[in-house]
Amino acid sequence: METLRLENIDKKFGDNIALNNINFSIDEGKLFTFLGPSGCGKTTILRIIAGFLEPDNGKVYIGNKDITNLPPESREVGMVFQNYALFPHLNVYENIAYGLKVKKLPKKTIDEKVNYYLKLVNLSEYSNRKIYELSGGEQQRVALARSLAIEPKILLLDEPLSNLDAKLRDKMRMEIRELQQKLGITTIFVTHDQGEALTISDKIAVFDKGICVQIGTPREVYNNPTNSFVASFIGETNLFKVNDILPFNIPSNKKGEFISIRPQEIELTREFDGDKNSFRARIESIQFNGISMDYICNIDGTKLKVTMLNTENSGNGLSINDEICLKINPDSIKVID
Ligand SMILES: Nc1ncnc2c1ncn2[C@@H]1O[C@H](COP(=O)(O)OP(=O)(O)OP(=O)(O)O)[C@@H](O)[C@H]1O
Repeated sequence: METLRLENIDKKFGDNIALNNINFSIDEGKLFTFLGPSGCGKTTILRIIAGFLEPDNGKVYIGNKDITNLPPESREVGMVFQNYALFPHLNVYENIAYGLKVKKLPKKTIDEKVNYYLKLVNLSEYSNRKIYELSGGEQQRVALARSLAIEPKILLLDEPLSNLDAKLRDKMRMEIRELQQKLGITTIFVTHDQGEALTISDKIAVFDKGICVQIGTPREVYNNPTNSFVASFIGETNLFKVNDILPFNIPSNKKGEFISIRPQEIELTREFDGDKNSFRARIESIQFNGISMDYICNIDGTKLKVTMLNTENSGNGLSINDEICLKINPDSIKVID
């Protein structure tokens, strides 16, 4: 069942088109990610859903209810901001209780709910702490608990992990996903980090300059990007124009302007095996990435990146300028717009 639906949403700031005809719906209990580069309009859509900003055109529905003109406090939407926006003069307990007090709930109910959500985010011992006495990850959990405590129908998370270091980001990302699934709360998660989007989402909406260019599961957007923007934004790819002179044959059953081949789809071997999909190449550069190795290879002037998992024996002894063989399976050659 769909919980949230946006229909034909447009938003301009002066002459700047921030959002151009945005349409999508989110099924109940799913985690939906907005992915796109800085300035593509992600936060603007969240603000329209939360009611902090009015669209120029279009409608926002929760279930069958048109909420386009409702004030934020009547929308049953909770939002965690990029900088958390916690109240510095209130302690952890009071921060989480804030929205419940605004709703004028009885003191006992507030106490029960605050303690429940404190426990849920593992901060029961911290209820009297001041916000400045908390680490970034702990502040993040308070912000999450504060939004969840009002028991919204939709939870909006605006780049909630951007202030955290890499390790904590991974941990918090897992925690958010587990919590979201446990509570079954319909959630929008905004990020410009493609890796984050691929790991956490049920579905991803990819945005480019105010336009929603693709919606799909992580696997769909990765394996079948609709265009060159999605192909190069999500994961790495070797991108060519169809008109480029290329050593390999382009599948003739699909039309498009670009060719995309993922670096891990290309097989690198030492010996040329004479297969029609194999090409003699030279290694131009090698990069060690820990879990994998990248090889920039040159087939008669066509450069391709090849990625191989860094196992005990892979790539042993390969050096720059080595003559090697690249095998490109025709199925891995995607023709896109
Ligand atoms: N209040 C405003 N007044 C004028 N222009 C705005 C306003 N808010 C956003 N914009 C512009 O609208 C566009 C979309 O901004 P938005 O904040 O939605 O992008 P974003 O994808 O969330 O970016 P980021 O990842 O950097 O947060 C940008 O060009 C931005 O400069």
